[in-house]
Amino acid sequence: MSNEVLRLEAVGKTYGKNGPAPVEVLHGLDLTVARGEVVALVAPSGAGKSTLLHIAGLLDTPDSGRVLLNGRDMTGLGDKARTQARRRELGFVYQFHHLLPEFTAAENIVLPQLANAVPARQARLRAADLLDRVGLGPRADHRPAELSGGEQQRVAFCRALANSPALLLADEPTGNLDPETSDRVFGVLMDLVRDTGLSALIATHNHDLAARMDRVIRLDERLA
Ligand SMILES: Nc1ncnc2c1ncn2[C@@H]1O[C@H](COP(=O)(O)OP(=O)(O)OP(=O)(O)O)[C@@H](O)[C@H]1O
Repeated sequence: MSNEVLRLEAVGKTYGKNGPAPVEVLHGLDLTVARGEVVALVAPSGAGKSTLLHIAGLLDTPDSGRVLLNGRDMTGLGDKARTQARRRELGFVYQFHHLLPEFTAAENIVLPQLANAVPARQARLRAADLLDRVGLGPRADHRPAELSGGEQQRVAFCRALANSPALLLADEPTGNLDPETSDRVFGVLMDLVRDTGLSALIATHNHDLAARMDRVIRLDERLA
């Protein structure tokens, strides 16, 4: 198994390439995340952070260069294979939780596992274990609207980890919380990532949070 969970090689991306006003966002970008490594991605607004996360998350394709996940070249894979790789190998956390409002916290963590053909009983046990780890065991049967912002985000972390991904991709995972809650909830995320030996690429504007990760990558004119 490759020691690198993610490798971006000379990745380039230009929006509106054939139109009147092309926007070159990424140019010859190289980036790696090693197994068990937690990498901060710090970028000024508009530098291409979301574009990079979409490419790393197999939600978008680069115009040039290669994307390797667990040593496997994802460039040129069809939609079906990409979706499968995304479901099995990647976990996503966004600034807003995007939990399904009509389902409980536990059900929100069970559903992505059922989509991966995990037996229901096993999926429920996994959800209960993850909720315990983030201190939300007693809130398993509550719907998102019955939880605080920080609690909703903790459930979203559990959902991202439900299928034991190789890599967590997070875009401002505590960005919608007040500074004190953000700090605390980010600590919960880091504990969860460390306890499970997960690798992560976490975009943040917060330099204090970035400093708590193993390595900081700055996406600016020098890199992009
Ligand atoms: N579909 C698109 N068509 C044209 N330009 C785009 C498109 N998507 C993004 N861009 C441009 O590409 C650049 C990078 O966008 P991106 O969303 O990756 O930035 P970002 O670093 O995530 O910014 P922010 O932190 O503000 O969300 C921006 O200048 C943006 O306007």
